[in-house]
Amino acid sequence: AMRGHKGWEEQWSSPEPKKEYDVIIVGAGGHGLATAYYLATVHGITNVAVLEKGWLGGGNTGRNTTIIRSNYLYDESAGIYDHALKLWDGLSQELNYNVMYSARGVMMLAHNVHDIQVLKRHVHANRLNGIDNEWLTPEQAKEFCPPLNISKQARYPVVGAALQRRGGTARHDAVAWGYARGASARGVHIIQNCEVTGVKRAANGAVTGVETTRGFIGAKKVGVVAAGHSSVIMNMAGVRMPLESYPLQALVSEPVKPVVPCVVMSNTVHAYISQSDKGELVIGAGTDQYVSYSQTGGLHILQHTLDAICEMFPIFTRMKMLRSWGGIVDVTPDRSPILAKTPVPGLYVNCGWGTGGFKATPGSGHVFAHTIARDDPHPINAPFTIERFRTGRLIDEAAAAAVAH
Ligand SMILES: Cc1cc2nc3c(=O)[nH]c(=O)nc-3n(C[C@H](O)[C@H](O)[C@H](O)COP(=O)(O)OP(=O)(O)OC[C@H]3O[C@@H](n4cnc5c(N)ncnc54)[C@H](O)[C@@H]3O)c2cc1C
Ligand SMILES: CSCC(=O)[O-]
Repeated sequence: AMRGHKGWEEQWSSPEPKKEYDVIIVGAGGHGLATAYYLATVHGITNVAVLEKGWLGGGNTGRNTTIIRSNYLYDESAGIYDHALKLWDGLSQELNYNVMYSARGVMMLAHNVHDIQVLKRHVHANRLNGIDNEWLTPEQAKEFCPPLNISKQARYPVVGAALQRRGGTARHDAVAWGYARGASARGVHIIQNCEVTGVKRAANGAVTGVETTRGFIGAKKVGVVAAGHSSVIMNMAGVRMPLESYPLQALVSEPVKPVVPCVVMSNTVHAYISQSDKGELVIGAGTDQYVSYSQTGGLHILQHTLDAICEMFPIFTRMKMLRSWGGIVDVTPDRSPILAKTPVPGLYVNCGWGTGGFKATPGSGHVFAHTIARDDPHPINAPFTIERFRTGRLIDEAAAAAVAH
């Protein structure tokens, strides 16, 4: 490392675990690291350990297609996703780390009358919640994104679009690194290569700590933020979660000159696309249709997705794909997250973000830290309980997911 410049290994500490902490966060993804950061900066709780079985940011946080938006349908969703979107705006300054947030616009395409009705409902609901979203004709959509094919001869012609201009992208790795550095600088221990293998409870049922591959670590408060493995860990505490874990794939092309100015998403043809600052086309798909903890997926999904991309953008039919990968997304029955206390005293859970939790990272960490610190949910995450799946008070955002899952 250059003299005085901190090398990667010095950007955050890698201490041996202590015997006990005030709070343990399971999972060093964006949500877990953001939670630890806000525990330290907002609530002054720094005797915290973030336990990560692999390397920080190596889960879905490092595998997603970085789309950021808040154009969901219900008031509760508007609350959490727009809270996050407002935090994205100043996050680079907050962390003193360039997270490369780019409000380049997220455009969702309509291909039939059903899509028009669903997307226009979102536009009206968003505006009632003070969230920007506007309806475009096919011609206006093409003006905003010139390579878009609006031919009426297309198999699924574009008949309109909903545009959220504040939506966009960010550099996912930088978000994890920025939060990790900020938390570590305030005394938080980030302990990688430390898999949680059990959750210990006292005779009165309260959590007392976790068993790990590096021994028992005590804590009276444990927050589980493990995405696709959240149900596995909650099972260790005797809590059965309404989650299913699916592979979700993405792929990138060879880098080319700037050509896609925004994010374009199509729920009907199951594809979405943006272009990274390096010039790669970043392409996403719907989930594979079987539950799995593998971080890969079926080739047929990618084939179908590329068919759709080539229909929407014929100029890309000869692009070469560089690589594809997958993550494990934890999906709830109503496609909304669970950010809540649990029936186990001292145990909290933040999961169920499915295919769309990267965009919520700052907002999720902020309110989950509040929930752990105060042992009471923040008003923004209060509706996102586990109990809603028993009471039926669902927050059904399946249509807003913009991918088939
Ligand atoms: C291909 C793909 C594309 C996506 N695209 C988008 C998008 O464009 N926009 C968007 O908003 N969302 C997107 N998502 C979803 C988004 O990535 C996730 O919802 C979000 O990143 C979840 O963040 P997290 O911090 O909860 O999870 P993660 O980053 O997965 O962190 C969880 C961590 O827990 C660790 N862990 C698991 N079990 C244990 C254990 N027993 N002990 C210790 N640690 C453990 C894991 O190793 C992991 O590092 C996408 C996801 C995928 C897979
Ligand atoms: C993986 S789809 C990303 C989103 O929901 O904005």
